[in-house]
Amino acid sequence: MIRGAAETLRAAGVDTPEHDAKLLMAEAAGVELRDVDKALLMGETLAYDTARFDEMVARRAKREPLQHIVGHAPFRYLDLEVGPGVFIPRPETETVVQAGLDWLTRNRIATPRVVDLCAGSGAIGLSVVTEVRGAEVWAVELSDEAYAWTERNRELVARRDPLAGYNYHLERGDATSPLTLPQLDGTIDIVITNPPYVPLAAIPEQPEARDHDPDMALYGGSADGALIPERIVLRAAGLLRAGGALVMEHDISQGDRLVAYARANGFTEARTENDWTGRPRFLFAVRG
Ligand SMILES: C[S@@+](CC[C@H](N)C(=O)[O-])C[C@H]1O[C@@H](n2cnc3c(N)ncnc32)[C@H](O)[C@@H]1O
Repeated sequence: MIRGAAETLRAAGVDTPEHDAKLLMAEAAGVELRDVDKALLMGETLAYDTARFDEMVARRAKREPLQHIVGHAPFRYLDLEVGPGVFIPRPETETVVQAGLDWLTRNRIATPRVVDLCAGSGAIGLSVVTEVRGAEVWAVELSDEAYAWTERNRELVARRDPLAGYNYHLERGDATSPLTLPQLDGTIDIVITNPPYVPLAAIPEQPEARDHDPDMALYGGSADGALIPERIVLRAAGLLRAGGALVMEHDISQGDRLVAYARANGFTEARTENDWTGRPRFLFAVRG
């Protein structure tokens, strides 16, 4: 059954057909992925909902994102609800969060004040508020549809971790505007952000991103995609206290430009850092 589904997915151009088929089987059987692996290894058959499995495989073969089909996506220690209207959190953003947490640790900031501009599912801010006890996080999202998902994930986290829910403040608004969270100006220890940054002409080839991630989450507002990231640099400069840090994900083509822009707009120690595959993927800068 899994082998047949994997063949269907491979023929449809899915990158990871075996993995996706096993994950959909886990979902249809109501078990964990490791239980599917174990059953395969032992030659055992799992009881599962065949109609549901077939329907999910057919949707995946039409290149609907796996995360939309199952309704959730892993991010660091969280399992976030996702669906149409919200950006699916990516593994590279986990590295961006880690860089922010490492900076907080190195600087012995135990109860940081943190801002997540462009929150989407809430991946960045909800990770920080659950991983750093006592952190206070403000998150901003502009899209109504995405905001509904952020709010949903905030509620899920708050149910399990009331302190984290209490310390996470969600705002609907334009993260590039000085009128958003003006009361925080000059008081924030770190801004960690993954804004839209895709160059306008660089339409993603994968149908999962091209057809299902919202345009507002992808495109950076100019031919080179750096317009919104630059505006985020300016807003971060306003929010941060002297010595506070900005960590911002960007496209591999934007490193030098954003470092220069940060240096010209109030930041020192600006540099580009790599993701785990060695590609230049985020700006790190300290407010002068
Ligand atoms: C690349 S997604 C990142 C989402 C999430 N932070 C993550 O890493 O998975 C960018 C998000 O920014 C939102 N957005 C775009 N422009 C914005 C703006 N001017 N102000 C606030 N949010 C914005 C989009 O709706 C989208 O949810």
